[in-house]
Amino acid sequence: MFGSKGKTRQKQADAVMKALGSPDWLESVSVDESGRAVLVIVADPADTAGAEALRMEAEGKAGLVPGVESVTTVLTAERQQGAAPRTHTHAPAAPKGQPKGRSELLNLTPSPRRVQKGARLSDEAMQQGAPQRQQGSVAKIPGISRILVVASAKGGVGKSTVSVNLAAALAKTGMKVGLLDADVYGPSIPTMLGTQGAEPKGSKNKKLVPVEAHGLKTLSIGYLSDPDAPMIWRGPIVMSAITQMLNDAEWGTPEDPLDVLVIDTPPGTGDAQLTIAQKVPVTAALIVTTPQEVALADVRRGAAMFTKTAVPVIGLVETMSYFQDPAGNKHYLMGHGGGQRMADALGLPLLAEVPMLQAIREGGDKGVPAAIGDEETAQAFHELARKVAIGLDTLETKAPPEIVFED
Ligand SMILES: Nc1ncnc2c1ncn2[C@@H]1O[C@H](COP(=O)(O)OP(=O)(O)OP(=O)(O)O)[C@@H](O)[C@H]1O
Repeated sequence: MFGSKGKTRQKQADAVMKALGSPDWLESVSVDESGRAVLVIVADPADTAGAEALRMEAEGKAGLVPGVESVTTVLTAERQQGAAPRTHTHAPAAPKGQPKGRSELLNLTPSPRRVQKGARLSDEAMQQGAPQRQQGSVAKIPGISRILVVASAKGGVGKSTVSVNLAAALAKTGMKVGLLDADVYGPSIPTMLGTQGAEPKGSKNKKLVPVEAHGLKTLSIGYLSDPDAPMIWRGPIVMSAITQMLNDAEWGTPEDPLDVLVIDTPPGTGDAQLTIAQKVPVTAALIVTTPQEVALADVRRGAAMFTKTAVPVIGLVETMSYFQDPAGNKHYLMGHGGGQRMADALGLPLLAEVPMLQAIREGGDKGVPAAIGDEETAQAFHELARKVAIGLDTLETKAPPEIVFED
């Protein structure tokens, strides 16, 4: 059934299962050619701390098995129907058109959402969980299962860096991932992926074929326009460019869709952002911020815009959080805890605190995202990718959470 490589991978999967003692909570293990082990863990959704402990134990032990280069865990609340083999060398096949794998994933965010005592939420933010537009009222794009928009209230906060590295980290888990650079005012994705000058080809069906880089399918206005030609981007032009890149491109097929398309949006809450939130079938949004306090009002405005357009915000990412010196000391150059305070004030989870690292900037400049590697630099993005994947799956299976104030 398997070739010799297949046999080796099966042996490694068996070895991982053995190293973990074949516990009941381990639904399956697979190991791919690159030595990446994927562990599917069944855990009680009510016990997030317990689930986290299982995850850490499993990742620690699996990582010690010879031949295992990296470990990815998927937490699931239910055993899959007919999940027969305890180990396998391929991810379990999903029904056509369905997201891969699991039936219900753990909700790692507390529900209902709680905000700090005394925190003031805008009326719009209070609408979180009571969408005005029915989810799914914008027609889905065939060939794309889920769309995640990455937004920021201000420019230059590291939004594109998070988009690129998150997309690369999601792709590393085996998901089919696309990255659309909708930041028409300053498309930086081609530089960050090392694909400047690429020209997307046309397919037989007269569709754009996304450029492939680092395991991602990607399109950017940067590929379609002369970087030196002055262009005045107005709302309608922006939207038609984005619509074309979304709808008239071969991201995937209905039978073999992208698992997730990450869209790097322009900063702010102007027309372009609003139109994307209204006209694109967005599954969820992620907001990127820096630790500085000043941006709270802006971020609140951004969160409210998504809420108004019934786009759930799955969380905040704080980037350039701290600088770590060679001795391991953390220096909070841009203030400390701003992202957490903002997340608390908005009743949203803070999904990651990405350090300020030379390797992250250099990766962007060189066109090789830091998340591609397995070094410590990549860890923050891998952790973020895990939470985002869980957040997206949770959204598909759970009603939006309710915001409550604590007395
Ligand atoms: N965690 C980080 N560590 C070090 N440098 C970073 C980090 N995040 C971003 N940078 C650097 O900061 C600069 C701005 O980042 P980026 O282009 O991602 O921001 P942006 O919010 O997308 O900007 P724009 O509004 O122009 O689109 C880049 O030079 C990038 O390499």
